Amino acid sequence: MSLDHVRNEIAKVDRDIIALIAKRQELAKRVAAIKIREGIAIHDGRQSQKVLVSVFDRAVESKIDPVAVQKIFEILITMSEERQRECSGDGNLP
Ligand SMILES: O=C(O)C(=O)C[C@]1(C(=O)O)C=C[C@@H](O)C=C1
Repeated sequence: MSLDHVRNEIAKVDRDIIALIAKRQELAKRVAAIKIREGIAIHDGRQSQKVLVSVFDRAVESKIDPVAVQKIFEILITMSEERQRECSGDGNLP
């Protein structure tokens, strides 16, 4: 298999990752709508810890670096909270 072929495979995976991040961000909009309706704070420390523990465990199962995976998800959670703040308008939520 040539280097170009493998790079094309990597590019496909990268596109899939971006599509999934976009989907996660769409879900953040839906979460924001529910939080606005129910007056719930955007940041939920317990839930974000749950997500981080869960992805750590899955990374271990998949034999990839769990600390690096957690860092990626910390960024994804920050992006999600930023999207939720955009949806809610600053100051609309607790
Ligand atoms: O589950 C929520 O309440 C969310 O808003 C989603 C999410 C996430 O991106 O996983 C984002 C912000 C919260 O702090 C916790 C988790």
